[in-house]
Amino acid sequence: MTIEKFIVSADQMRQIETRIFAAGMPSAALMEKVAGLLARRIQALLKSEGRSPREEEPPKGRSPREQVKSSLLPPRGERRGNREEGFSYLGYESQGKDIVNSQFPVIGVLVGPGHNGGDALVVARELHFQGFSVIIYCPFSKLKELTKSHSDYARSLNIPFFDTIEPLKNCDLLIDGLFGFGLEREIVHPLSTAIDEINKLNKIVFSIDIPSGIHTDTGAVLGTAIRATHTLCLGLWKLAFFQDKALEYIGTSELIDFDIPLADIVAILGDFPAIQRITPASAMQYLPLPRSPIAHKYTNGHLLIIAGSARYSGAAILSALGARASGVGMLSIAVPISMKPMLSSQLPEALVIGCPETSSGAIKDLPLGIDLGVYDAIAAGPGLTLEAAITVESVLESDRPLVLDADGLNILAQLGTVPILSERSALTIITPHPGEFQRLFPELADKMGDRITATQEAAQLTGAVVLLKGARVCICFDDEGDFLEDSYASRTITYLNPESTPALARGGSGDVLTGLLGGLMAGAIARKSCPKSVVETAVWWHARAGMMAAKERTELGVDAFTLTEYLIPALREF
Ligand SMILES: NC(=O)C1=CN([C@@H]2O[C@H](COP(=O)(O)OP(=O)(O)OC[C@H]3O[C@@H](n4cnc5c(N)ncnc54)[C@H](OP(=O)(O)O)[C@@H]3O)[C@@H](O)[C@H]2O)[C@@H](O)CC1
Ligand SMILES: Nc1ncnc2c1ncn2[C@@H]1O[C@H](COP(=O)(O)OP(=O)(O)O)[C@@H](O)[C@H]1O
Ligand SMILES: [K+]
Repeated sequence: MTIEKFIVSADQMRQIETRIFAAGMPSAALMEKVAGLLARRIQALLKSEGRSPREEEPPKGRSPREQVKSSLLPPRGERRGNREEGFSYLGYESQGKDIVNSQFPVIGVLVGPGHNGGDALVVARELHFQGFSVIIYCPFSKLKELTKSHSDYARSLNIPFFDTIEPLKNCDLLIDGLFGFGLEREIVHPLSTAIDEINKLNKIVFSIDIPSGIHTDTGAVLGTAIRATHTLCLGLWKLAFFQDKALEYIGTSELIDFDIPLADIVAILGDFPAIQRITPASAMQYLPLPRSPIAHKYTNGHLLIIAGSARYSGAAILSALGARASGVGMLSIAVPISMKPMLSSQLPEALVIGCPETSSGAIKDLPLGIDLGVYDAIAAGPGLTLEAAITVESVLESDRPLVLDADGLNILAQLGTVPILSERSALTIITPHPGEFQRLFPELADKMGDRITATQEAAQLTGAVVLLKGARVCICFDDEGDFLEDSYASRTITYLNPESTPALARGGSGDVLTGLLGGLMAGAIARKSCPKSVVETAVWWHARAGMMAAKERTELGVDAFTLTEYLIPALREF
């Protein structure tokens, strides 16, 4: 399993760290190694922007302190970079930010009392030796022993230390090493006020391990937090990187791999960890590719979509286009009868089933005599309205594997989520956004501060696969030995999607996911492979399509219909 698959809590990271130290790795050596990697990575990022002092020597005859002093003076006209042009780190545009000196960035390093601060001090020292102008902000009098040693050495090198934030105003880049995974309590005044002021400076900020102030597990802001533009996560991904509310603080992110032995990770997380990060390799494993040379339409599955109403007619089309991209062998779509011509014209390959409709144009019931048993899977819900309750009840009562979304979920909430889902014999996948989730699980309302735990509990309560939508989709299910080996049976498995785009935050993009997931699921069932496995595939694929569309068309150019047109091109990227 690649290092990118693992996700840890603060406690698990601490346990892994303890094993490494117990095995003989000196704590100081590990910090030196980790911070060395950080310093090199930061230099590489600066170099890619042409901000490396080794390439253009700083003025001779001035000590680092003098250089810093001069950089802290009111900026001289000729030293200032071209503000109009701005510059970018990792594509992050600093335009409008206070760039004092675009040739030799002055780097402000924020140092905390623990080992996160120790890392920051080593980074500061290395950047200083590379010729960068470095200043240190450290408002703490008591430091952990190792951190104190690095602080003493940095002072001996005449790197300027400050305990007020004033000098940071003249820095081009800040490196945040105030707190890492050791932060457990709220940050209070005066530090909280200082952090708020630092955020107001609107600088480019690289955070070490995690933005200071963010809870490593829940992603909660503990009092206040540094708003990073980029976060360099150390060793293993932490849970906070998958919690929506932390994302605005994390900015872009990357993992700094410092060679944690696999045996130590496995000792703490197990060899099939209960929480896993979705990677391209893991998601693509369950794509129905390549097709068997002797495939026929029924070996690729038959999906029934039940969607749409006069009010939300597009939802049925979007779900069907999602299913089309899945390569499902046969696609049937049940819609209110008055919508049948429209669906047939949009999707000529589909079998469109006209259903009796209510006076307002919603599905009243499925046609008399319909045999749900012929479908490998059913995807129901988008655009149904609450008037389709009889239909949703009949699919819930059926023995067919089911993806339930949107109004299907709102109807389920009215019927009673937990008793109904617990009674289902077949697989159910529910795909709520946070609002629908709260309607489905009012008993978990106070748990929503930690999306991951809330989703895990919803899966445990219902036995369903629960897919909580948002910026970072969370998928949880109890494994009953059907997907994994018996030894893992009856654990709750969690998959977290690491990448997506806010371009998807618009009406209809969830309908596309419902169809895509339904189609993949029908195919998996027809081929007798486990349908739970395709859930991560669908989520990853949907997000990749959004990302590709956003890249080519900007974040504004990804309406739900356009998204469907990127599903196949997104796969070709891989
Ligand atoms: N794991 C690894 O393999 C490696 C880990 N490494 C690094 O270690 C980091 C973790 O270091 P850490 O454990 O020392 O904790 P850290 O986050 O620096 O903070 C703890 C300090 O903060 C203090 N404090 C807490 N809350 C506070 C508050 N609200 N307001 C004020 N103070 C507060 C707390 O004080 P106390 O609670 O004792 O009063 C304590 O002194 C990790 O993120 C990574 O960067 C690498 O160097 C090597 C590889
Ligand atoms: N900020 C975001 N970043 C990434 N993906 C997002 C974001 N906001 C929403 N999404 C994704 O967009 C889709 C929205 O689905 P949903 O809320 O059901 O909308 P609709 O019902 O209108 O189709 C989900 O797949 C969700 O994960
Ligand atoms: K930090």
